[in-house]
Amino acid sequence: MPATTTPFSPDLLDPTSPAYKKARRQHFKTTRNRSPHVDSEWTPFRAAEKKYKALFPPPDLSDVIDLALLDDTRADEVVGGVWRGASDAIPCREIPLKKNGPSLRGKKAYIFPNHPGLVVLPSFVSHDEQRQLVRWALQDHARRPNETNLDVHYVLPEEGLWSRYTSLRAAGEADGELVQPRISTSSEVPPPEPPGPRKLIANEPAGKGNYHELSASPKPPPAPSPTAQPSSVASLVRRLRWANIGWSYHWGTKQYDFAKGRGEIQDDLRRLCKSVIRLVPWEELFGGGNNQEGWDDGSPDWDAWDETYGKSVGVLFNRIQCLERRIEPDAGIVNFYQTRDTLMAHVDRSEVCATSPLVSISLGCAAIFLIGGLTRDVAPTPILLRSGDVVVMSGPACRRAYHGIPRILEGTLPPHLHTSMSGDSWEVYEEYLRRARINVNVRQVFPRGFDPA
Ligand SMILES: O=C(O)CCC(=O)C(=O)O
Ligand SMILES: [Fe+2]
Repeated sequence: MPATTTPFSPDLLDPTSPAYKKARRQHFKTTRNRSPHVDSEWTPFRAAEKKYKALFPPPDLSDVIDLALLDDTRADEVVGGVWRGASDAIPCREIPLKKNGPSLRGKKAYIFPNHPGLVVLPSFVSHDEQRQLVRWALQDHARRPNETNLDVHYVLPEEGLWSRYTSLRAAGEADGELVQPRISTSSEVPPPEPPGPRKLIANEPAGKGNYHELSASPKPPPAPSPTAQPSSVASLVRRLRWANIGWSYHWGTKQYDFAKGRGEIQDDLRRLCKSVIRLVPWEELFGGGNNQEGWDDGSPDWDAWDETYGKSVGVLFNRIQCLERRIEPDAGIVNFYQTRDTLMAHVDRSEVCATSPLVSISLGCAAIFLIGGLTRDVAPTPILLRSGDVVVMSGPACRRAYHGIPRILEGTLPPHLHTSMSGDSWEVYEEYLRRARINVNVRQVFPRGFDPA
């Protein structure tokens, strides 16, 4: 669990303010005995993580690309928060979306010559859809039967943790009710969980060749923590870190556990991901002279994503019924970050399909997203992601690129997620989001034509 820290004050960005001077004194006190040589051992990715994570001095974001600055309609989001990057920090190019009908007015997409396969669609998700997704993530999705990080350790309320929290809060009793820990039935004491949202272990990249071997490998259930204490519903809400989507993920081996079956992907989320894939002009990324090595079976399939991923299921089945497996987003995770949480550099390589687009939706507070290359030795590009932004990672280079979230930017909840703009029942969501970011990360596990049976 992240340590409690003093709340972030905008004055911390002003070197003449007392808050800044106090933070500087504290910083020198705590770092006095640190070896000055540590930095030389860091990989470029690690150095970037350290830079953006630092509480003091607050990082300079002038080398962070902030696409919201190119959109006048987002001025209130930028001005309201204290953090901003620069619109020209790194080379990028706007590409036209394919069907720019009335509902798409104003929506844009950007690609990055240094990161072939990466697409950012700023503010792609409307304000209403953002609110719906936040409600869905906390209330409908982060509960049984979907697994969350808390299930293994606590006997969570039947109605779902968030629903219980909102009822207790309405009655003024949010801190009153305790949730009991699960009793460990194993004689082996599991190692303590490292701090931060995600456990990172090196796993073997999945692929068609080792799919059966990885599927058959033992996936023992995780043991409840022997040190978990009875905890209030309100405190557990802040300790929610992830909720599984679709195929069940086994954290111990970092492989999917297909034996557990596949959870449903919510319809609106599936439609949203499909609409992103349908609208991106893939030839701009992969056509012409932009060929990439490393596609499954050696043959690029991006020119079929419109059909195989983007089409609505009905149309797909009518056209090519029985000819190939339905290709859809079928797995993923909802990440819940509190403002001091980070997600270390990692590659998402448990999916058998290593090239199909991964769609990632940002909600709530803004964050710094780092994306590098195939090793941590590639210096990553920092991108400022705000609520409603969608990132797509696709193709062999980008889908297996190191990436991470070193910082959630304090004080950046956009005005459209404040209660004044969203109605009374939103208050509890606003209170949560003021110190949080939610990321909905959707993937496709199986490549076209691959039959897991
Ligand atoms: O929070 C994000 O934007 C990225 C999350 C991510 O990389 C993951 O879930 O694998
Ligand atoms: Fe990831």
